[in-house]
Amino acid sequence: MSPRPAPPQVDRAAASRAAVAARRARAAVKQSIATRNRSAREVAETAWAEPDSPEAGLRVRELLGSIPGLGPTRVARIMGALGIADSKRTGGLGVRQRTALRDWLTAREGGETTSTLVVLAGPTAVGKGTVSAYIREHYPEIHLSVSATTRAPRPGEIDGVHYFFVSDDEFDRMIAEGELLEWATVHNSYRYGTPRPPIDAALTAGKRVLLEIDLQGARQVREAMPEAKLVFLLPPTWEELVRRLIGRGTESPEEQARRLETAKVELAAQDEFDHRVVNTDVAVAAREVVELTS
Ligand SMILES: Nc1ncnc2c1ncn2[C@@H]1O[C@H](COP(=O)(O)OP(=O)(O)OP(=O)(O)O)[C@@H](O)[C@H]1O
Ligand SMILES: Nc1nc2c(ncn2[C@@H]2O[C@H](COP(=O)(O)O)[C@@H](O)[C@H]2O)c(=O)[nH]1
Repeated sequence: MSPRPAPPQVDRAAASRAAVAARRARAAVKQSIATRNRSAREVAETAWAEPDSPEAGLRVRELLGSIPGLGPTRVARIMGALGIADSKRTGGLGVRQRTALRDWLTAREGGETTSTLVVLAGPTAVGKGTVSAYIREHYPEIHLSVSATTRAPRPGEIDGVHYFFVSDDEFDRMIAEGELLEWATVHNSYRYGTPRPPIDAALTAGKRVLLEIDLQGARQVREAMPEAKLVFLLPPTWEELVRRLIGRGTESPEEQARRLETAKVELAAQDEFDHRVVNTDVAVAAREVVELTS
């Protein structure tokens, strides 16, 4: 039997010095992005051209996190939308991920990512649904979020257009798997929530996004995405709100009374919002909301 070859000698001290040097080099790259000496796209291009460079060893989350104005939450959201796992290094991205990241960085450099998230909330029967429907029809450039709900469809409502109508089990699954940006039980009856992936994808693509949700949901979005603009829709008068609720005729007198009590509490929260729009005329209110998405 021939003797086994001797295992290669590991020079631990040299390996440790190399690791420290590589870490310092990566920190210098991050610093150069933070101080705007180099753009993140230039750094990424170097990473792809030179696989042994410090740029290639930089994690994508570090690359994006070095861009002024991008915090960890937004970085995680962008990476999710680009389909890049949290641990990925820039040099280790596949062709499709490189293309997605390059396009995103290029768009950002060109100032194309002026995406905005606007949340429209307000008391029952103020006209949130009516104003949103008007925006869906007249402003196709606005990405209107389609919520998931456990309530049954009303006549004329289409699954995937007005809501995703889901079972209680499916809604539980969406919560458990972190698929909802926010969710709430509305009017003490059914659950409603905003699916997160379409919002991330639309914002990453630089679109203007509108959510029409209740006050509890608006507060959760403010926590999760402080950059969102919160818009409160107001009735011209309290009497008109009552008229709209009763005129709609979709709730029993007991339910109407309960909603009006909640409406008083919701109206008292209007100062938490960044903007207020009075819904006297649907087309005018819709235009004002759309202008706030720019
Ligand atoms: N500007 C307006 N002028 C007159 N009526 C309006 C106006 N906007 C909405 N309405 C009417 O008010 C009623 C309530 O509107 P809508 O259902 O859109 O309210 P909502 O805020 O979505 O209510 P909820 O939160 O209870 O679902 C409807 O009958 C609608 O046609
Ligand atoms: N928190 C959330 N609230 C939502 C969402 N989608 C809709 N809503 C609100 O529910 C009520 C009732 O709506 P209806 O269509 O059943 O009349 C209304 O106030 C909506 O604003 C959501 O995703 N999250």
